[in-house]
Amino acid sequence: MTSAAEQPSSLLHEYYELCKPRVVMLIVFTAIIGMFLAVPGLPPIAALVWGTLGITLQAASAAAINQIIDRNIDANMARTCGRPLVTGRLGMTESIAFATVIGLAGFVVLWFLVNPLTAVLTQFTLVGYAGIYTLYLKRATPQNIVIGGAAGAAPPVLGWVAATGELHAHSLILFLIIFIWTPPHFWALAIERRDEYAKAGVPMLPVTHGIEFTRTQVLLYTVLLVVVTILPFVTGMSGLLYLIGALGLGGVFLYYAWRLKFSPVPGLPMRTFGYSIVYLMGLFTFLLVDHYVRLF
Ligand code: HEM
Ligand SMILES: CC(C)=CCC/C(C)=C/CC/C(C)=C/COP(=O)(O)OP(=O)(O)O
Repeated sequence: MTSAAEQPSSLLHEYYELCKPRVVMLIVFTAIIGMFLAVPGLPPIAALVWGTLGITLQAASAAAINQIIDRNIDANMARTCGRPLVTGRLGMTESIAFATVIGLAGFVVLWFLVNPLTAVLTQFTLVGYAGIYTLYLKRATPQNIVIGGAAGAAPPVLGWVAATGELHAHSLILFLIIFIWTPPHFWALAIERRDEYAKAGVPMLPVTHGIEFTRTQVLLYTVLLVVVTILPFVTGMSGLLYLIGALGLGGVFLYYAWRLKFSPVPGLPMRTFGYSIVYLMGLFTFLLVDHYVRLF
């Protein structure tokens, strides 16, 4: 009799989990919106299909490499100890082979079916996250996620370049928004998980500088985020509908961050973290809807 771990459907699920599917989905969502914002009408179908596939494969490969490198850290935290490389449901050899194959496939798809610039920039992003952030920054400095956030912020730029073949200043505004969003997104979670990070020896901000200091940083970055999200409007990239949406979503984020600093209650850090995800989805949805409302 085969054990549950050996059944093909359950094995497939382990590979799926190795790719951090929910994070990758939001990352790819921002890349797709980058494609739509890059052009007045609809993006070229090849960029949309192959660009999405290539960026998804490379992001999933980056996430798998992160789990391969971090398996010992992941084993020490309740949140991550159920991951396939920790439980042993996937071995190192097949995980490395899987990450390599999908990463290479993503690069080839982008190079030949989209354009070489997208392939190269996406590959830099993969190295930025899986190499620079995971191998070095995460273990080295509490500013790890601020610097590493550059990799997570790149996908709208990648989508934009996939659709047009060139880097445009407007796409850098989208980069800036996710870059500034990352610290409140992550540090809200890290406040809740401080003890786990301390136990695993990872120098996240609440471990090195304390929870009170981290709450202040979450609030300051959220203020900066609201300011930065006005840029698409003032540069003429987006219209009034976007501005109203951005300020509404930003107001709620500020309310969370303010309470986290000045009247924290148990559970609030995780609710703030959860809202950060809703916020980014909402903001990018407003960017997209506004783009087409202005067009027609
Ligand atoms: C350096 C940058 C980032 C760091 C350190 C970070 C950290 C994290 C961590 C630790 C979690 C896990 C929460 C849990 O297991 O409960 C998480 C979840 C998540 N992150 Fe991030 N994140 C970053 C960037 C991003 C970016 C750029 C996106 C998308 C644009 C994103 C989207 C998400 C989503 C959707 C989840 C929820 C996943 C789930 O429900 O399993 N993150 N993030
Ligand atoms: C297009 C492309 C190549 C994109 C790659 C960018 C990418 C996959 C970013 C993911 C960001 C993220 C989940 C960071 C958390 O890592 P962590 O190790 O701190 O979190 P963990 O403890 O949950 O593993």
